[in-house]
Amino acid sequence: MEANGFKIALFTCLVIALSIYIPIYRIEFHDGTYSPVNRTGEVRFSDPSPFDEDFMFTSTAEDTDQSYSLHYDYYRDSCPSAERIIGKSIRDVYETRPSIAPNLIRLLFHDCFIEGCDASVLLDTDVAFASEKEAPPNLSLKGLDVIDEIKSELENECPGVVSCADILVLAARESVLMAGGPFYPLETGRKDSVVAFKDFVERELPSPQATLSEILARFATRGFNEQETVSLFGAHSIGITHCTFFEDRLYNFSGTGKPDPEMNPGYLQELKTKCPFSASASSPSQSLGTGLGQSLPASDDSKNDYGMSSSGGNNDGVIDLSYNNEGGDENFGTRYYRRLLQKKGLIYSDQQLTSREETEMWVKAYASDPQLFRRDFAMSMMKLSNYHVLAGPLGQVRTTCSKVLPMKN
Ligand code: HEM
Ligand SMILES: [Ca+2]
Repeated sequence: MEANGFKIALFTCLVIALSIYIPIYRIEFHDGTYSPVNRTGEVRFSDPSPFDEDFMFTSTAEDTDQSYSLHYDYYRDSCPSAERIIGKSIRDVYETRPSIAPNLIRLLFHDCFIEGCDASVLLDTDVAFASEKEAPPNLSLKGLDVIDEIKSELENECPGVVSCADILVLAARESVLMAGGPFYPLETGRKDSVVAFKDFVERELPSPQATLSEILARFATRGFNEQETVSLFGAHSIGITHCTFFEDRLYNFSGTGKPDPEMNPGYLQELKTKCPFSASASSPSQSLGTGLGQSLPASDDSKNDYGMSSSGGNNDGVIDLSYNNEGGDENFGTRYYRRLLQKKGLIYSDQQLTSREETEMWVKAYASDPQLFRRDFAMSMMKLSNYHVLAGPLGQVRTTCSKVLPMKN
């Protein structure tokens, strides 16, 4: 009991310490794309205005008349070892497969950005809906096998208790730590959706060719301001990018037949040797706008079987997002922003962060102040992990993350 009291006090202190820097967020629950399909599996009582109530971003779920909260240590009684099991699994996998950290951080982003952190991204195609995993931006997601393994372990330990949505946020937090990023406290008690939103993925996830206005608009709809958006991009200091996502910048920028003039010339030459010219780069229709819509090579370092074709990409080269990192503490975050200032952003949408003062000021701030970045990244990841969650009686706890439970009548 004493240990629990201590943990709660520690959690409260962390939240207060982090919250000193931020206002209370007003979450916009309807993002203008709300689906007629009810992801909770419950009958919706009414359709409230998104601006009816103020919510603390950390703790209120779903847009119904009632609000249900997440809690600190939600599984304390029902599955006391849950968080320990998740943390240990990630640390163990990371030892032999460090790519799991970026894999899961990206997976979290792709889940939470589409209708909230409800593990909708993990569902297989069903009679009622198509899987988000089949949407082009998600074809190169990895690490789902590890989420499945953790889920099986938790099902053995405490069947039907720990949601896939909670596993995902906790696994991503451990991944951030493993990659050298900051710790952030998380409440739990998320529930899983009963549907997936494949069409939304195609419409709502920003493309690698997105302009700054598009990026800021998509994040603002979900309640993230410029500073928070820039801080989240710090996740691009780890992991990989396939050449296909930026090769138009090397060979045929905006259909000009020339490279992106905004790219550092030395860097451009280096990248050309890593990503030789391919047919896709020469076709403006492929290189513009479609962005993540291109098909991609299959995962090369994970054992998932999420239906990816093995030779979709025209150019399946891979570049380390931390390319040219010299190592050291600043690898997570700071060095990424310094490279943006040197016009060495890999993906067009990353380099867009330096295209206007309102975001460039944060790029500069994070490039020179690692502690500021760590604090802001922690806050933004907490906010992302709590975005539009299902809780209380809304949604369900799947027993297999890729399948919804049969509906109760
Ligand atoms: C405008 C917004 C964004 C765009 C267009 C974008 C696009 C991309 C692209 C094209 C890749 C390479 C994928 C591949 O080649 O397989 C990537 C990787 C990645 N993204 Fe993003 N991203 C965005 C925002 C974010 C955010 C907000 C996060 C997390 C907070 C994130 C985390 C990651 C991570 C960790 C990777 C590396 C994945 C791996 O190595 O498996 N991204 N992103
Ligand atoms: Ca989701």
